[in-house]
Order: sequence, then C-alpha cells, then structure tokens
Amino acid sequence: MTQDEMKKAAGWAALQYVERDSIVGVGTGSTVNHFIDALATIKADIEGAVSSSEASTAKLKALGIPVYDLNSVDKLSVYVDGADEINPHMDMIKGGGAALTREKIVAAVADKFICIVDNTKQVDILGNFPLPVEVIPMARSYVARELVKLGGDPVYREGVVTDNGNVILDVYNLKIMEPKVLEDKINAIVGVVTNGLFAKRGADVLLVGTPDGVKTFK
Ligand SMILES: O=C(CO)[C@H](O)[C@H](O)COP(=O)(O)O
Repeated sequence: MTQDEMKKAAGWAALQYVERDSIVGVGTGSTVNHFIDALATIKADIEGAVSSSEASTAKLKALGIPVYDLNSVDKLSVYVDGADEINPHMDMIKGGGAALTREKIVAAVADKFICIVDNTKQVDILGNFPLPVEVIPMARSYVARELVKLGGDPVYREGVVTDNGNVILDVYNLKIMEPKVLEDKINAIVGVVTNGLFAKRGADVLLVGTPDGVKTFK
C-alpha cells in the first residue's frame, strides 16, 4: 500500500464524524484533499465548510461545496486536518504546508479535532520534523536569534509567503519533551504570529491509515 493510499483511507474515514446539516472545518494538505473529495459526495447533506487556506478553499469551491467566512459562523462541530507528526498524547506538529495559523484558528472554534494521517506521522517524541513558525517579515532575524536561545536551528523557508502575508522559519533539532510549554514560549516571542505546535489544542480523534486498515485512537 502506498503512503497516498493510506492518506486516502484516513481522509475517507473522517466522513463518519461529519454531522448532517453542519458546517465543517476543513484543514490543508494532501490528506485533507482526500477528505474534501469524500466530503463532496455528501455535499447535499451539509451546509458547507470553513477553510484553513486559499488552497483548500479553491478545491472546496471547485467541487461545489459552499465556503463560509469564519466570522459568520459561531459553531463548528468538527475540524478535520492532517499533521506532520503526532505523539501518543495527541500533540501535533503542523504547518508543513505553511497554513498553521489559519489551521489553529479554525481548530480553536471546533468542538472536535479529527486528525487524519498515514502511519509515517506517528512518533513518540515530537521534533524530528522541523517545527514551522509563522513570523511577521520584519521580525525574522530577531525571532531566529530567540529560537536559537531555545535550542533550535531555525531555517528561513525561502520563497514561501503565507496566506496572511508572513514568512516561515522551520526550526530543526528540537527534541520536544514538553510541547505545551514550548508552544507558549515560542508564541511569546515578539514577532511570532504562531507556531506549529498543536498541544494546547491537540487532536480529539486520530485516524491513522495503515496497510491493515484505518486505526482509530481517542
Ligand atoms: O499542517 C499542514 C499544512 O500546513 C498539514 O496538515 C500537514 O503538513 C500534513 O500534510 P499532508 O497531509 O500533505 O501530509
């Protein structure tokens, strides 16, 4: 079974958590793209979606799913998104696709975070995947120096501008033993918009595509 087939299986499995007549929170990435394909098959039964990126918005609209502005929505029962790494406590690293800030905002509104991954994303300790940090452009060098003080090796993601007009620093060589503590510390650096640790708001349900089928963790 290929990695993409495992992503697809996880994406389609998330459909069972979508409530009838609801507005669905939709994340970003190749696994979520499979979920959007699945969602399109029940579009007559849902009201629409709130999206975490311009890329997902374009795909949702192309498939005929109405996309709402988050400010016009006061309740999302579920948010479905992928992850770059997830540990047994359901803490995640996200932002490989540079959509971390909008993802964190939509996730904050949702009652339940449904994380969909293939089995390569499961880890014991977060940090092998470089931690993305979204930064206001003029603060880039200052924030990089502060991240070095926290023990990381930040690398500017050249050529990438986020949907919010900011830049990304990918922080290498962090062994993240206390994800909530580090999430707070990095967010407290002036010039940081947010970082890709989703620990204070982790996943509620994890669907993992494996060669033996989709495994569910709660
Ligand atoms: O956080 C993300 C985008 O910012 C994605 O959820 C994460 O990068 C996983 O992507 P994929 O499903 O393509 O492996």
